[in-house]
Parts: sequence; structure tokens; C-alpha cells
Amino acid sequence: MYIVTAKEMYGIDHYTMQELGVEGKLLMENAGRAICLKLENLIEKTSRICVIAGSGNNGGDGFVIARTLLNNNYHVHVVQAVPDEKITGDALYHKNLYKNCGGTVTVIKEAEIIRELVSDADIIVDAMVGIGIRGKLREPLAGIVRFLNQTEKFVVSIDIPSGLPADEGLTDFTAVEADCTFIVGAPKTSAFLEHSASFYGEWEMVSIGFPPLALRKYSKRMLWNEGNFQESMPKRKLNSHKGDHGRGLVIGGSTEMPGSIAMSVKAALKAGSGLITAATTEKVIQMIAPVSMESTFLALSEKNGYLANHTFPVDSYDAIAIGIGMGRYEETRDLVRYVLEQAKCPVIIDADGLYHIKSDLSMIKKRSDPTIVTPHPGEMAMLLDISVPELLKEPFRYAAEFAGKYNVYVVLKGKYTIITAPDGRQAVNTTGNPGLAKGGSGDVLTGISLAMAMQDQSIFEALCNACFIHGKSADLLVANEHSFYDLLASDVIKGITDVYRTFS
Ligand SMILES: NC(=O)C1=CN([C@@H]2O[C@H](COP(=O)(O)OP(=O)(O)OC[C@H]3O[C@@H](n4cnc5c(N)ncnc54)[C@H](O)[C@@H]3O)[C@@H](O)[C@H]2O)[C@@H](O)CC1
Ligand SMILES: Nc1ncnc2c1ncn2[C@@H]1O[C@H](COP(=O)(O)OP(=O)(O)O)[C@@H](O)[C@H]1O
Ligand SMILES: [K+]
Repeated sequence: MYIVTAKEMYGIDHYTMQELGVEGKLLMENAGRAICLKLENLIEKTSRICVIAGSGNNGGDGFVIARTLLNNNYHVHVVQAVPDEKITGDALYHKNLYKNCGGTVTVIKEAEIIRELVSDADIIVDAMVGIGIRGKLREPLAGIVRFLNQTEKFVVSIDIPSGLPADEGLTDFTAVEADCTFIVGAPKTSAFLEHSASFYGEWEMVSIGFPPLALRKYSKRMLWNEGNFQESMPKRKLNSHKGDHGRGLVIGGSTEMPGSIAMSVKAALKAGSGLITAATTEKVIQMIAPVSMESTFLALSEKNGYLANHTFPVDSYDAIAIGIGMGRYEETRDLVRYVLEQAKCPVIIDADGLYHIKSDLSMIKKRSDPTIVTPHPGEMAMLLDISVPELLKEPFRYAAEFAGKYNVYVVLKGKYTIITAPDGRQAVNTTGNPGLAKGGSGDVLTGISLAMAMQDQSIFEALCNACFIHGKSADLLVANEHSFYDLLASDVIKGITDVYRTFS
């Protein structure tokens, strides 16, 4: 499923109409019809429905919905929140069809009247403004939105909750807080931003006839779902051996943080790596060896409990993860630099490793093999020298710019994890839940990512699949035997079993 900006949506729309010859009226009919099919599953035959229509094509969708429901014997009324002369083009065509079928319309000039008009309605359909919103919502629409947000009535938004921007970058808006939203054609980026996603309520996308080639042509962003995971995840050959599944190295740990590297190692093995070596201090090896029975170890020099500069062969690995629990000690930085310069395989940099590359980002830019950074918003903001709120306003743009500038893959973690390739392709992973907001979750993701980077799939797919597995494990655990409160990172490792058994 593709994710679009408003501009991309208009491009897809235009292409479908101009190049393929599908008329706008027909797309509008498709949108309204497809939404009604879904809506009728949510409402009773006796429900009273009030459609609030605006001036643009979003209002046009509203008129199609009103006509379809009316013709299916529902009790429908349309409140038009703009003067008659504002309804033009395809929307006017569909308003007339609705009226020709016996539909009634009340035109309102002031927001106050809405209270009375919807008093006997069970369901309110919000078709005031869609992706055509410019600036903050004007009256009377803003007043209607304020009313809708304090009513108990069930509000269904069409395409996008009215007033909400489709794109990232804007945080000051008045928008409908919908109970549910039927998104037309493709989800918009605002459905995946921390400050705007909740306005959609539950959402579902309806297809209206945009050809995949049009979506592909305009959007480089997609929602990574079960289907993508199942299609791209390589199947195991019955005669495979451990060498086929990757020999990985995890570098990290310190006396203060021995557990994190143990978790990355375990997750990497559980997710399917053939062999994993943990490179850490002698003391950490002694501490984690009893719980890391399946891995091998490489002792590196230490200073005051932290990894110190150390040269060792890094050319016999298929992928390396570095940074987990290593601390931000000055001497460790040279070790990170050494690995980035010498390794001829994909290198994943996480946690403290991200602090070490900050002082000289050319360390990653110069590499010819794939480099992957897996920051949470705090780490990403640190790398960019901006604040976390600034980053979260435009995470897609910041991640894409960083990935392009430094030729790296970026996994920007969060409720909506954004995976970005150096060429600008992006995917959003939505698996996962608040049970993951706990120390150690990131270490587990790094281990799974290491395993995925060594399987027969592109690095972009590998990272998308790693995020999918990590979040899905947490989701299955919470659905079955755990809660948001008690879920531990080590449970998420065990849960990988169920993800594989269920989805591959
Ligand atoms: N081919 C098409 O025409 C299709 C259009 N579709 C629908 O059309 C929508 C986009 O249609 P439009 O481009 O006409 O735009 P909208 O209908 O989203 O909004 C534009 C209208 O809102 C008003 N408006 C903009 N900013 C405002 C503000 N701040 N305060 C108050 N009023 C404001 C404008 O005066 C304009 O009349 C989509 O969201 C979708 O619902 C879909 O049906 C798909 C097909
Ligand atoms: N509320 C949430 N919903 C979904 N996933 C979450 C949520 N909170 C955290 N996560 C996931 O948990 C992981 C946390 O990583 P990170 O912040 O590096 O944790 P730590 O450093 O404590 O191990 C990320 O993969 C992130 O996407
Ligand atoms: K709307």
C-alpha cells in the first residue's frame, strides 16, 4: 500500500484522468460507492445519517455517499456548510444526482445551527474538506469541527478528518477527531505522524480505480504489511547449512551494560542467523557467556570497563552490528571508525555507536558497502542537531535528507517506524505496541536487523522485515499471554518463533 502527500495524490488523480481517460465524476462515484459498502457494515438499517458537505471534491464524495445511502433506503440528510455557488464541477454534478433522487439539503452559514441539525442523527459523515485544505480551517467549518469534537455522536471522516493537513510540517490546526476515517485511494502521510495520526481514529483505505503504475510513478513511500513480509522473506532450502544463513558480528557492551549485547546476539540467532560472534570486553564475555550459549566470543581491549581501540580482522563476516551498550567513551570512537573503514559488508550502527559517528559523519559517507543507522527520535535529533519536536514535525523529510546526504539506510524508530533507503524510498512499519517502550527493545531490533541483512533479500527489504518481525512479535505476545506493562525485550526474542510460525 502506497503512502502519499497531497501533491502526489493530485498527480495520481491527474494521471488517471488525463493519461488513462477515467473521468473525475467516475472516480468520485467509485469513492462514494466504495465507502458506502464499508459504511453499511458499521451502521444499522434504521440509523439516521447526516452528511456535512463542503465545497470541493471532498463534499462531492459526500453527495455520492448521501445518494447511495438514500437509494438503499437509509434516512439521510445533507448539511451543506458552504453557499450554493461554491459547489461546482463534479461535486455539483453529484449534488444534482442526489437531489434528483429526492435528497434534501440544508445550506448553513453559521456553525451554531449545526447542533440543531444533527440533533437526531446517529452518524455524522464529515465530507467538509479533504486534501485540498489550505491553512487553518475558516468559519463556519472551524465552528462545526469544534462542535463535532465535543459531541458523543459517531463521526466518520471521508478521506481525511476535515482540517487535518495531508502532509507533514504543520502542527497548528483545527481538525475533526474522527471515530473512523475511510481514506480514498492511498493513505496520506499525516496518518503516520505522532501529532496527527490519532485524528483519523480507526482507518481503512478504499480503492477507487487508481492503477498501480500511477501510484508507483508518484509515490516512493509505502506501508509495509504482512503481504510485503510474506512476499519478500526468503524461504529456507531444506539442504541449507549454517554458512548459508549468515555469519554476523555484534560489537558492543561494557561492564555497565552487559545485557544489551547479549540480547542483540540472542535476537540475531533467533531471527535466523547461521553464526553470531559477540565482540566485547573479557569481563562482559564472562558475564554473558552463560546466557549466550549459541554464540562465539571475541575479546577486545578495554579501558575502565569500556571497549578501547583495537584492530582485528573484520573481513570474514557477512554483516556487523556495532554500538549496543558500548558507552560514549572517547577511546571507543576509534574502534567504531576502524570497523567502519575496514568492514566490507553491511554495518548497522545503533545506540552509543550513533554518538560516536556524530563528530565525523564522513565515516559513514565514505563507505562503499551498505551502512544502516537505527536511531530513536532522540538519537536522530542529535545526529541532525535539531530538537525532537522539530524532527517529529517532518520525520519523513529529515530521514530522507539524512539518508541521501550520507548514503545510509535510516531506521527511524517509533510508534510508526520509518525505514529510508539512500535513494529516497521509504516504508512505514506499524507493527508494535507500547509494550516495546522499554529498555532493551532497540537491542532486540538491532539483532533481528543483523539477521535479516544476511538473508537473501535487499537491505531495504531486510530492514522493513526486521521492523515487521520485531513489532509483530510484541503484538502477538500482547494479544495472547502478555500485557503492555509486563512485556520484556527478552519476551520479544522468544516471540519471534510465533511470527515465523504464523506468517512464513
Ligand atoms: N478525481 C477527484 O476529483 C477525486 C477527488 N476525491 C476527493 O476530493 C478531495 C480533494 O478535493 P479538492 O481538491 O476539491 O479539495 P477539498 O474538497 O479537500 O477542499 C477544497 C475546498 O475546501 C475549501 N478550503 C480549503 N482550505 C480551507 C480552509 N482553510 N477553510 C475552509 N475551507 C477551505 C476550498 O475553498 C475548496 O473549495 C479528496 O480529499 C477526496 O475526498 C476523491 O473522490 C478521489 C477522486
Ligand atoms: N509505543 C510504541 N509502539 C510501537 N513500537 C514502539 C513503541 N515504543 C517503542 N517502540 C519500538 O521499540 C523499539 C525501542 O527502541 P529504542 O528506543 O532504541 O529502545 P532501547 O534503546 O531502550 O532498547 C523501537 O523499535 C520502537 O519502534
Ligand atoms: K473530510
